[in-house]
Amino acid sequence: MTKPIILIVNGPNLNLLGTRQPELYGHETLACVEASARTHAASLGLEVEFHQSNHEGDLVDWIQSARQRCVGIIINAGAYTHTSVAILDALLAVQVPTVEVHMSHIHQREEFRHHSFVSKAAKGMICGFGSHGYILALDALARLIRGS
Ligand SMILES: O=C1C[C@@](O)(C(=O)O)C[C@@H](O)[C@@H]1O
Repeated sequence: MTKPIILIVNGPNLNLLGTRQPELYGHETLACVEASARTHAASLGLEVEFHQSNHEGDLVDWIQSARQRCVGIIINAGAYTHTSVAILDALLAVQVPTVEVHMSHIHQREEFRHHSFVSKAAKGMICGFGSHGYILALDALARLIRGS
């Protein structure tokens, strides 16, 4: 039997996890984050579709593809979080329950990182817990889905 799908979308520079500013983002690679997310999702009876791109339009396309196909979205839009009306509009259009994730604590960082367009469409936001944020987001979505 096919399991309900959670789309996990990662934005620019997250392909560099593991080597990129490890004091902020830790030493784990994106492949490790993906593997942990898949394992945890399976324990919740969910399947993960995991993507990363440095290009805004790719993120928009993946979000659009989730409509009537995925039961939830987890998104770390990277720097597009703070700039992209297109990603916000895509999330508003598909109406799929969404949890926003940031590895770092964006509210303790530069002022320009405090505003998130993604937050306007998300059920909630998890930041500051490093890669564990993806696991927390899966738990939050699993609970939301079961409740609905
Ligand atoms: O690329 C990123 C990563 C980030 O989304 C995070 O996961 O902490 C925070 C963003 O401000 C930044 O541009």
